[in-house]
Amino acid sequence: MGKIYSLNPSDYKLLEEVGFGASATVYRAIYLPSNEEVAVKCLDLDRCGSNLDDIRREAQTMTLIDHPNIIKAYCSFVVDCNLWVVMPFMAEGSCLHLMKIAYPEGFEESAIGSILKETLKALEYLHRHGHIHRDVKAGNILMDSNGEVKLADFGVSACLFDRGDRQRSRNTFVGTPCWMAPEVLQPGTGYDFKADIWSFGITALELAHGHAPFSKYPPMKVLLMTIQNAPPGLDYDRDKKFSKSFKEMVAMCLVKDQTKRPTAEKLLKHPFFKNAKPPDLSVKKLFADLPPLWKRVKDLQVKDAAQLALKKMPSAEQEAISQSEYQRGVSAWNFDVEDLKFQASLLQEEDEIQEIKEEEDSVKYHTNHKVASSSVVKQEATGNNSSRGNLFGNDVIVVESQTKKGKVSDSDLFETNNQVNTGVKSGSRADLTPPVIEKDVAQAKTRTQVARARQTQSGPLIPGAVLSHSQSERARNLERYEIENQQLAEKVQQVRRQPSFSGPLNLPNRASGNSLSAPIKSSGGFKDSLEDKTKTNLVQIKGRFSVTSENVDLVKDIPLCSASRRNSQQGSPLRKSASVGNWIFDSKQMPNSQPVKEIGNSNVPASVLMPQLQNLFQQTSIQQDLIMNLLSSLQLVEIENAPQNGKLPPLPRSENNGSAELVVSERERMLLTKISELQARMISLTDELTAEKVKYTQLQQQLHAVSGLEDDGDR
Ligand SMILES: Nc1ncnc2c1ncn2[C@@H]1O[C@H](COP(=O)(O)OP(=O)(O)OP(=O)(O)O)[C@@H](O)[C@H]1O
Repeated sequence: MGKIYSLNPSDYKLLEEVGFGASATVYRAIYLPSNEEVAVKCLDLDRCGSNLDDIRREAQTMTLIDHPNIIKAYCSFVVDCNLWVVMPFMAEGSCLHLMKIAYPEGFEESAIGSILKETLKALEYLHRHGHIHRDVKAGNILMDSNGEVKLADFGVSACLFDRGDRQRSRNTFVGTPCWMAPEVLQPGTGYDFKADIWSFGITALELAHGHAPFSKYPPMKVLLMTIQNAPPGLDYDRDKKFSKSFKEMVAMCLVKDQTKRPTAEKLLKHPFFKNAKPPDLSVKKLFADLPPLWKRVKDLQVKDAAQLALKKMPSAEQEAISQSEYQRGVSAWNFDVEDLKFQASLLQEEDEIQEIKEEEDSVKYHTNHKVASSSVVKQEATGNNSSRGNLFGNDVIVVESQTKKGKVSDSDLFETNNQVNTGVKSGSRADLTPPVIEKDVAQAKTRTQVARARQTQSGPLIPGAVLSHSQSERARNLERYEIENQQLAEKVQQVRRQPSFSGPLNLPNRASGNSLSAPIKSSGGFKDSLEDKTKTNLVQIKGRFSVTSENVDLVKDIPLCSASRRNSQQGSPLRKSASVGNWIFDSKQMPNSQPVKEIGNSNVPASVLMPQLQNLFQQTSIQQDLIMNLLSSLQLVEIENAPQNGKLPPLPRSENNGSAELVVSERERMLLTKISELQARMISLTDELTAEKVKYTQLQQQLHAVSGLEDDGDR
């Protein structure tokens, strides 16, 4: 039978702040009846909004959990508008804090092995009991001064313990994007406890490098990179200092196919963990000579405040406007992945890297620590796709594909408070709070307000999300949203304006800005797709033809021969190479068009298809003109070379008849060769013309079909 802790807040003396999460502030405290050091996590219920159920569950779960590597809650109760969760005090704080303070490049392998092994034991226990933690990361791995390691924070996992059915595969997720498994980021695919194994693998990388992979990127990009890129891992060159078995273990966790990831139980049998040292040998030494936890936390807060002040400078704010929502405003997303893919594909990587560099010093700290990044975000349910509720912290992301919860009303809040409050004298919530606590809570509130103020720099990307901002804040956000939309629209326009040619001779480019589908490249990143369009004017290659994108109209407007002449004199865009083919021509004003195949496969309205088909028509007729011109030029050449009036051109005079005959036959042979060459070219051009005619007819049929559909629609 465990020790009983009082539910009376006056029995707890709150001391220094030792942690600050998205939804809570954690204090070192003394449990006065036994003079015991404990930690009290004060969850701000105001900040939690409709997430109250989760909080209650977190507290409940924490009291039920019984494992040496999982933080257990001694008890929990409501004080004022906070939920207090009393738990063991972990004197060395989280791995994240420790890295930030003393190990920015990450820990050494032996310490990592021990920390991860203890964490994995915790996961094995949770999974065995049907729970998914869903927020495994260095910030949630706590250490005690004896080297003990415990997994904390059930703010997210708690919501699994609802509805009695203990769903093992879900379609909603709240978490931190860098650590989120690809299947979690793709709404509707469903995921299970293997998502924790992915996060565990990411945590391994985080402990090895001092930061999670992709942590310098904006969350939206992290999301895309996680889905599209090859899984991150320990590099064989860069990470030479790490053992093969560590690298192998990480690679096993970071497999995109969740079914191929090992279970926690199986992973524990990996040689990397078999050889792991006991934590008191490898972990304990990590904090030798470091100041006490609260001092470290304070230092970090000072640094954070300085960064915040920097950010508040007008110029910085100005700079932040356009990209801030992109880069940090992910407090409450209920997003459309396709839409994000499209938006992200418009981001120029160089710009991003520049901005990321600027942000890295100031924001990464916030992002990783979530210090002062908290904010209240009340997301209202919209239609069937009601939001999951609120989320906190700029690095937290929500993916949802199914309606799970409705709004939580004030009455719910009160009711739940009462439920949690069992054991607390009724009607005395405020009275129970001793002055020292009020002071602390007031401090916590001040922080909350600061955090809220910060929220003005972030916000939803999707208009459906509603923030609990003041009216003016909302107006500002709306304005910002509009500006951004406008910028986005301009970017889209720009990309759309990039010439991209299709039509019969085109090599379709999937990443084309004109593509009706999301212009995403499989793994090469976005830069390539943009570069592809800008770096070269070459838009078509087929057979002997290469078409550039500066002025295709020239082909139509300038008679071929004169054009070729001019070209040879002035280096005009229309160039003729050694053979009749190899024409390179331009097409600045060429309207955009869509590869027929893509159009055919896309489910797009006729209003979009029509201009595309018209463009194709135009291009086809240009190409027909070109072929006709070539044919006529061939005919001209033939006429020039042909015997005049049915006679061969006069032969050079020669006194020697024998040699004259030789010259004649030589000339005949040359003419015959020339004729057969021309005939061959005629045949190939006729073939091309026929092929073009077939395509033309097909297009005509398609156009008729589309206009027929449109007419039907109009009627
Ligand atoms: N029992 C404890 N002993 C010492 N420090 C703790 C304890 N619990 C939490 N902390 C510190 O407080 C920080 C925030 O705690 P916690 O992660 O539980 O808050 P949260 O709001 O749920 O965080 P998150 O933003 O990850 O959801 C931790 O990262 C850790 O540094």
